[in-house]
Amino acid sequence: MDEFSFIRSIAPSAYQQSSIIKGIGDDAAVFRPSGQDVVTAVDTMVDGVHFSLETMKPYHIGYRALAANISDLAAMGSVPAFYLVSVVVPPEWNSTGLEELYRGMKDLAAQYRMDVIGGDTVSGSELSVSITVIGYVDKDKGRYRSDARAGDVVFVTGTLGDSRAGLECLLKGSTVNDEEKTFLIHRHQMPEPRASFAQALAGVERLALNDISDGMANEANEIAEASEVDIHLEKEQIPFTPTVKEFFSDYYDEWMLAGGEDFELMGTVSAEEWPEVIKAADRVGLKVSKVGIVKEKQKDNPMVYLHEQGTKRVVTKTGYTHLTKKGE
Ligand SMILES: Nc1ncnc2c1ncn2[C@@H]1O[C@H](COP(=O)(O)OP(=O)(O)O)[C@@H](O)[C@H]1O
Ligand SMILES: Cc1ncc(C[n+]2csc(CCOP(=O)(O)OP(=O)(O)O)c2C)c(N)n1
Ligand SMILES: [Mg+2]
Ligand SMILES: [Mg+2]
Ligand SMILES: [Mg+2]
Repeated sequence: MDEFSFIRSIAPSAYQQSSIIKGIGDDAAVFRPSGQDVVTAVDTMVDGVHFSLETMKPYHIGYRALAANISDLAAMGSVPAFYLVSVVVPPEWNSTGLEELYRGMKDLAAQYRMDVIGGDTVSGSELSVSITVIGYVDKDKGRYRSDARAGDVVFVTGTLGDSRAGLECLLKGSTVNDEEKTFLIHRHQMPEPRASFAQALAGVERLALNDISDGMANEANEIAEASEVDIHLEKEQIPFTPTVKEFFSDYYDEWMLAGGEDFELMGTVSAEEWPEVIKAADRVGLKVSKVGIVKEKQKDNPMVYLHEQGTKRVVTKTGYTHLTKKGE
């Protein structure tokens, strides 16, 4: 299949979003938002960095690349609407692989009534998938990292460290029993972005939100920096999956804080509105845990601390940092 027949094969025959005016097939797509704010983000997945042949099938690569992007839309409080896909395809990839990759995206997109409205197909040496997403949020209702205030409750959804444990099972194998292993691998390959929870929070007046792509240590620091506050986390309150602690006892606390790729949401909200967050989580059947509090900044720089049985340590940005070279 050549480039043009491939594009024809993925172009939707009908679009879900009523704001679409021109989809795939012209120089660019056109849509007309109706008075809401438009939210957009792009994230890229590259062979050897975000996945390898041992960790992902083509279906998962597509699914996960879109999930990571929807997660960013959720972290802004927005409703997903469109996506555009740019793929670099190595010569050894056959059309079945590419079809599978698109099927992964399509299955997830269908859950959110998202339309693919454009992209680019290029041959190159390494598989790379870059997805741009577009969503809508009510005017001035975007959820920013800069909206944390002293006195806020810090919360996270779901459990942390599962994706990293799933990656470990895929790369090194483990003695985890089959059922639990399948769960952890699923969490790595097909994460569920928390978009419906983010939407269920629409009634909350003020909320800082960030999604956990690089690990809570990193995301907490991003909120602290953007809001110029200190964040105090309680180690005992951070939610994890018991199997991860049981089978990876030497690593589970590091993975909880810095494993990344769980695509859960982390946020802060006033103590008064915290019950609203619990109710929203209940409505969508998601677990939400209070993991700490926000305080006034005590030093020149905003800080994140982890408290554990009376001890307190500084939590630095430990996420996955690109562009660093050996020795830096
Ligand atoms: N190469 C780039 N050019 C322009 N903006 C970028 C680039 N890389 C990252 N950004 C911007 O920097 C901010 C942080 O990006 P990133 O750390 O990737 O966020 P996230 O972890 O939520 O995906 C975002 O506003 C993103 O759009
Ligand atoms: C084969 C393989 N090795 C390592 C990882 C771990 N990993 C790769 S990128 C990343 C962090 C998130 O990626 P990034 O590109 O920083 O996403 P963003 O913060 O832009 O959302 C992690 C934990 C992986 N998923 N697969
Ligand atoms: Mg990014
Ligand atoms: Mg993000
Ligand atoms: Mg990152």
